[in-house]
Amino acid sequence: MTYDYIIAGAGAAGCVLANRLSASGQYTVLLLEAGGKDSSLWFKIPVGFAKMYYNPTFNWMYYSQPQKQLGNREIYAPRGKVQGGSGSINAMIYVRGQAHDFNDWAANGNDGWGFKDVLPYFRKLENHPLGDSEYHGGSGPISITPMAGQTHPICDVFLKGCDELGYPRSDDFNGPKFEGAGIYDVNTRNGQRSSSSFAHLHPALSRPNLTVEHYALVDRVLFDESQQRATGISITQHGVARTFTARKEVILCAGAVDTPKILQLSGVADRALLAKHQIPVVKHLPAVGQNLQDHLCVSYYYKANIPTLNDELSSLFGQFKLGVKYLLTRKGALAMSVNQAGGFFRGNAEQSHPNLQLYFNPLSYQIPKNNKASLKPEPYSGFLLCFNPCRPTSRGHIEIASKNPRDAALIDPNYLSTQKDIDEVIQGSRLMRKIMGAPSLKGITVDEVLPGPAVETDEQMLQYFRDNCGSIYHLCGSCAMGADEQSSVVDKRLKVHGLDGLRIVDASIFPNVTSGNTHAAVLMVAEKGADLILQDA
Ligand SMILES: Cc1cc2nc3c(=O)[nH]c(=O)nc-3n(C[C@H](O)[C@H](O)[C@H](O)COP(=O)(O)OP(=O)(O)OC[C@H]3O[C@@H](n4cnc5c(N)ncnc54)[C@H](O)[C@@H]3O)c2cc1C
Repeated sequence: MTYDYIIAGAGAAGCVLANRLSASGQYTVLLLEAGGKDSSLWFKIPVGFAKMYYNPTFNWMYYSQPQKQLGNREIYAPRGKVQGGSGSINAMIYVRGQAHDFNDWAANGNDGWGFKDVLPYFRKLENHPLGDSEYHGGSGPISITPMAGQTHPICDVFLKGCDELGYPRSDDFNGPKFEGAGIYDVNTRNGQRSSSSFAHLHPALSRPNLTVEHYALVDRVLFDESQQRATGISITQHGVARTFTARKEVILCAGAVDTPKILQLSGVADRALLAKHQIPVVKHLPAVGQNLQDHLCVSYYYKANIPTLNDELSSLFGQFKLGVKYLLTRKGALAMSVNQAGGFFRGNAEQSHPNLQLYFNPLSYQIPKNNKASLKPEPYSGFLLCFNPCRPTSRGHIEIASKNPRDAALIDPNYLSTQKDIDEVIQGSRLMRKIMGAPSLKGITVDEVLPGPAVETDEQMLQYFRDNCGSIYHLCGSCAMGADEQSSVVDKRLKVHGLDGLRIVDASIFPNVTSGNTHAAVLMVAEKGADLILQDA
């Protein structure tokens, strides 16, 4: 079968592309997804996040390689294995990042990707309740809901505490003022997840020129005899091998773990890695799988002397009340993310930009180590405060484990491997204690459950982080965009260096991780990527 465009991976980015490339009716588009459809109600209801966290049907449930700096722990790396990808199972916090994140992308040899260049795409993709303005869009497919005014009352205590310490307030992290404490926006519409699958793909499904194949595991990209042009793709579907031909382009959208894996299986990677697995070299491209980045976070747990969301969620009556409220009004805790308040702070006066992101959750839960267990609130009135450094400098890599496409890739984020990243852990830990010392927050706190008062020195705080931190699921950068073939994989038009007919459009192209949550930036990359592809059509 032949199509104009073949898209590998119906994730956050892939669904945007499928819509944009098929919209004119001029081109035939094939979208290939290893997972199934997002028909379950749990994809719609925001609280469904907890149901998908350890669900092997819809989640690849990857783990990192043992991390040296984290006591050799293997860090959980969930990834969506379903239409909508990780965007169907994520926590929906909607933050674009700081202007300098994208200006750094541009400075890496990528003209056209500075903040002023990408802002129009951020505006295009969103439907913001305030309508069109300098910073927002009022008619895009992805609906944005500010949670301000709807959050649990304990979030106001957090904001007041930050005020007492003189921290700035941000009314909109996606507006002109990024720095400060505030309430997050989420990508929901009427209390339901607004993923790129729901907002872009579902409305496009009736187009005769768009075909979607589920349970289609992409094995590799196929090339012509000259080995310079991608001509198609091979997949395995229900145990059967199939191939598809692309008249114009193959576009990889399998995400930061699986896009480099597909390239490596296809012979586009460092020649030494290919030799190790006896894969013929199509193109020696040493940066494939390198430059992997992520955000690493840790939670501090508190017992409160006032009710928190734990009280409602841990009683059947409380759950019933929340359920009824959600059904009748599409509002309340079930309509929101558990990450409600937080913000962006400077760890010390020397920082030129906010370098720490905080989350204040009106409930507390431990992530169970046993992945058969479910996420449950702690059995007391509790809340948690969590931080992650915004722009860590540790770099890791993705590498195939074998020639078999069904074997998961080896993920080595090489967490906490630079002094800057270690320093920021200490800054973040101190910031948590400082904020919790604000009179308002002290007034509602019975005690710090974890790490607890015995953890006091920098060394102890760092050790607590090493023993307890986890990914906040923002893997990116493993096929970075840049001008240089040695250190990057795609050019500023997202074309794989030195090959025709092959692009990458997903989180793997980030030259550097953004300062906030990554989903918004992935959607922007997909909108801009679609424009670039159509310009070159
Ligand atoms: C649990 C969780 C919580 C998160 N919370 C937030 C949040 O609150 N806010 C935020 O901004 N970001 C969040 N993120 C991150 C965000 O969702 C991702 O950055 C974003 O979805 C990445 O988009 P992508 O298109 O690069 O990859 P994905 O969305 O992961 O899509 C990749 C797709 O490719 C498919 N695929 C992979 N391999 C193959 C193959 N070989 N053949 C065919 N298909 C394949 C996958 O099944 C998937 O559908 C979270 C992520 C997770 C996992």
